[in-house]
Amino acid sequence: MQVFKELQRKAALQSQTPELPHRLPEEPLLRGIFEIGKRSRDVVLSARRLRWSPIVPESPAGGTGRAVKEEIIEMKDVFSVKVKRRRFVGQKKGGTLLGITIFKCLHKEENKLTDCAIHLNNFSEDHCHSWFRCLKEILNGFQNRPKSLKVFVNPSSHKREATHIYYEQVSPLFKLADIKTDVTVTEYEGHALSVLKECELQAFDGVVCVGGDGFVSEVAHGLLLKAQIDAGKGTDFISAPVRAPVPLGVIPAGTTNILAYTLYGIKHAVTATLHIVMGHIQPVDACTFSTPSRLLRFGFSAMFGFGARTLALAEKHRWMPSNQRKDFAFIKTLADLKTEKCNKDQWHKIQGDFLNVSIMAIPCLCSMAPRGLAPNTRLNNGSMALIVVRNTSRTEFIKHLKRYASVKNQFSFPFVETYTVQEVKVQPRNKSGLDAKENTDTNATAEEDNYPWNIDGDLIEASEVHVRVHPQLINLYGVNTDDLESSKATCNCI
Ligand SMILES: Nc1ncnc2c1ncn2[C@@H]1O[C@H](COP(=O)(O)OP(=O)(O)OP(=O)(O)O)[C@@H](O)[C@H]1O
Repeated sequence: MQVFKELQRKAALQSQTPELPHRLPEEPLLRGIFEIGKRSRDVVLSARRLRWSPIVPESPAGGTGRAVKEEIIEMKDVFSVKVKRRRFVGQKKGGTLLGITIFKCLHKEENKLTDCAIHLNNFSEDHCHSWFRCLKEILNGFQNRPKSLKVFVNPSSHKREATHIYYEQVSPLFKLADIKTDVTVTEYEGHALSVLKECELQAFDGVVCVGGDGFVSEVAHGLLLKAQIDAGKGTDFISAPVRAPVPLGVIPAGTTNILAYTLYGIKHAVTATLHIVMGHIQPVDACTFSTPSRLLRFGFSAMFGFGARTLALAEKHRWMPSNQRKDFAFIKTLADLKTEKCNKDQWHKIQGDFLNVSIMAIPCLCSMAPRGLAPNTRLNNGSMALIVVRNTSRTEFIKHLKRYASVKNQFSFPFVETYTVQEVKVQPRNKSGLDAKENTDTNATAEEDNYPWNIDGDLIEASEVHVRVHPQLINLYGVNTDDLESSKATCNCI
């Protein structure tokens, strides 16, 4: 079973083949001798592969006498090539030619990617330059790989390490891959959104954000909002949004990193960077979250009830360190567990007292839920998972929450219902027993109407919210969740 999954993943990645005009992928383009790993090798380059074998002297009786082991690098795994020279400290140009170096992406355990260098040594300028040019031409043929990126870094994320992560781990790989960057280190909440609204996106092949889920959500919203503005659409009510013009890459540096976990199967900045550099693109469903009168935002997931109350309480205690704050809010909300009275209007109406309502367009993998908060949905199946937790005892609710961390089905409880939906309206009933719509008609105060919503980790105050999924509205750098190895991560927080 494991082998089958690996083959499936490889097949998915292999669909990337460079476009070289008038060439067959296996046709040898160059053949020559290089020293690799201190031995002379016979090296052959085609658009698909670089392969080499040791040069073994013929025995006096003829023949080599032993089998020759060939080594192969798939060009789809190569992301950079450089001419290698020996230089003195401080010397910027010239230097003694040593050969060429190829930088390749290596698949490690548990979805991790790292980079590694392979040195092909040869002292001939002509030889090395013709190989360098040919390798470069092959790399330029990978259409999905970005050459220019707009980068947003949130310096206030988690332990304030996003800037360090970007400049120490991400930026050097972008430089190595000859990707130009335009970096904005944000100065306040909403900064990325206002820069995106004014940004000429056609100058870039992609947008990258370095931070946690709240920041990804701001940038994804900004990117999609800008697409609507550029398409001449109004931004108050959007029924048929246009797609984001460029893909979005997510470098995890936040307290929660559900998006990165879902796209890469791991919270690892280098893995995320290499998926961007290699141009692994994944179309993803996105949602619009609207009140009856206006668009609240674009996003991927929302929680109403327990998940939103927890976030609202955490936000009130911003002075606490982020992990402590989240644990505190989780335990306190659990201790004060209470339901929300809801209607879900039209089509199929569900009414009652709910502890939590989750609406998710993507599986939302994270360390607390290695199979996902919504394992029954896919990144781009054009539908959302609606998970409704009806009123129950605290003990039963905790049992349900604990199941997220295990391999057992977290939904097999009589008080949990799951639906596959394209559209949901959540209408909370207020204290006087009216639903949000009736309440507006009787001119009750707006505050009384409002309830906390957790939209992609961002706290939003609203009453009736209309959620609609829009299939494959945005491309994200990453892979399909089905192609990821299942994670061994578990959580012991409850
Ligand atoms: N320079 C900034 N100063 C303050 N807030 C910012 C700044 N830049 C972005 N933000 C906002 O910070 C919020 C949280 O960011 P992010 O998700 O990166 O961090 P986090 O540590 O995971 O968040 P949290 O502490 O809320 O869990 C986002 O809503 C984002 O819009």
